[in-house]
Amino acid sequence: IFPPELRFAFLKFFNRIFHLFSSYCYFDITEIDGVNTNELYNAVQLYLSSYVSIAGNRLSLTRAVNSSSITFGLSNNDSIVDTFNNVTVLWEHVVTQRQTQTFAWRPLPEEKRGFTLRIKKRDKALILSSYLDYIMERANEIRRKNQDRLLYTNSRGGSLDSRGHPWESVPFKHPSTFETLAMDPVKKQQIMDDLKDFAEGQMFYQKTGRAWKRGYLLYGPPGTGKSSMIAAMANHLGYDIYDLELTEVHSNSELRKLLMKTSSKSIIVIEDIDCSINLTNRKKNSNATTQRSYYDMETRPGTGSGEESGNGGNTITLSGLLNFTDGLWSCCGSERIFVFTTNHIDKLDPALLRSGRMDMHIHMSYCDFPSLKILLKNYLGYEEEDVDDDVLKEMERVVEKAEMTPADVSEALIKNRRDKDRAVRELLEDLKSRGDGNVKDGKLRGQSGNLTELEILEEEEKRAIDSQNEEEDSDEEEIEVEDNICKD
Ligand SMILES: Nc1ncnc2c1ncn2[C@@H]1O[C@H](COP(=O)(O)OP(=O)(O)OP(=O)(O)O)[C@@H](O)[C@H]1O
Ligand SMILES: [Mg+2]
Repeated sequence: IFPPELRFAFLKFFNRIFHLFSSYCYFDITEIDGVNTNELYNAVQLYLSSYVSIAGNRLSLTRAVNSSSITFGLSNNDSIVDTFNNVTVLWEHVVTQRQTQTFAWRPLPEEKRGFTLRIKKRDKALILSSYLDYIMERANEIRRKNQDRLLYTNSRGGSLDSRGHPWESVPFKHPSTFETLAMDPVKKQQIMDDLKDFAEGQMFYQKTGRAWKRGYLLYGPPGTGKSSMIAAMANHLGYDIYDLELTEVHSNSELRKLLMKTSSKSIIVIEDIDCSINLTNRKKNSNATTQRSYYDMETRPGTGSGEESGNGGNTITLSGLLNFTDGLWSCCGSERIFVFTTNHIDKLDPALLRSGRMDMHIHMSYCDFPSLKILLKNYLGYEEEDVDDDVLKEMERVVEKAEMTPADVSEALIKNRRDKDRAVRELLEDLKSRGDGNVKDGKLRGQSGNLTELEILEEEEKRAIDSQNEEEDSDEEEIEVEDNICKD
């Protein structure tokens, strides 16, 4: 009999009266808040999962593909009591069907999920200040402790999933650690210290007014452990990895969106940066931007997306990439590590190398003697004293000349791992023959010229940085040519 408006008004009124006299207040924590995923929802879910397993009567169990752990969760529309500082609260998991699929720019999940927290009004102050912080902290702890590290990729090519994520994730299970990583122990320690300082450096970054992020450039021949190093970093710090496939990113603004959707405490990786980004596209449709070098675009962040207006935004530029790593957007969120890898540092654009951009340049080189010892220990379980002294000396003499990568050495050791003596013997032979071959070919630059390989690489790096300064003075045309991170 009543018109719907009136009915609605009545309901609202009674609701108000009810809440006025009720001694409880309620907080809704919905899974999706507008378009963004609500971090608190995930935290509550994780927090309750750690403890619901003991207290709940009806639970939902989930196990993600490839994951090693089972997660407990509150069943739909079930509730559970929790106590915090002698205050009792009630959590309810509310799941409702989404009624109509209203027009949205992306499909929303069919179910609307959320937690409702019920607390006594008089406890409100306590809960809001400390309980929620406590939950966030516990959730992070749990995530880091018993959940697998996640490896994210953007292989979907820019499309979003139903929860609005451009990233797809799988549990990250790479077993590489700093202990198993074969490289110069001194350098290794330096890197570990650097990572430690970074992870504990919140105050420092705050004080110095720097964004809390750090960049590493790993360079060296294939098979020298660049990818293994990244895995070791992630395992060491307990961070997730975002493996950014640049070829799947179509524009600078898409790149920015991807960045915005990464979480704190993560490593953002671009592998083989010299190959994965080819900025020649930009030259093709550069009508709109011909007269602009990336240097001026870079200094004017507002124009960073200028090239997208060109044609449907099908380009990603060096300036976009640089903005990604250290423009204003790079510090949405915090505690991020950027790692770029390349096989050819000399092919990189100087703008990427100049100081302050990538904080640490790490050269991963051919297997040297300390690395060899680590590999012997990894694969054969041999300590130094387990190997015959003469053999060891001989290995030390030839290993650098052989220019074998740790991957080559690993392969040789795996092949004969059942017969350890034979493994060592064959490895030595292999090292010797390769060493002799290299010397004969005059391949070893240390002998033909006066520089060792490392010095040459350092030279190259220095030259690349120097040349940037000259380029800044040169005319537009030259910069256009340089506007390609993958110089041929
Ligand atoms: N420094 C190292 N310490 C231990 N193992 C190594 C090392 N380098 C290479 N390996 C072994 O060789 C394999 C290949 O190494 P990895 O993928 O890390 O090389 P990469 O430098 O990333 O090569 P690419 O440049 O081709 O990507 C790994 O599975 C690892 O077992
Ligand atoms: Mg690799």
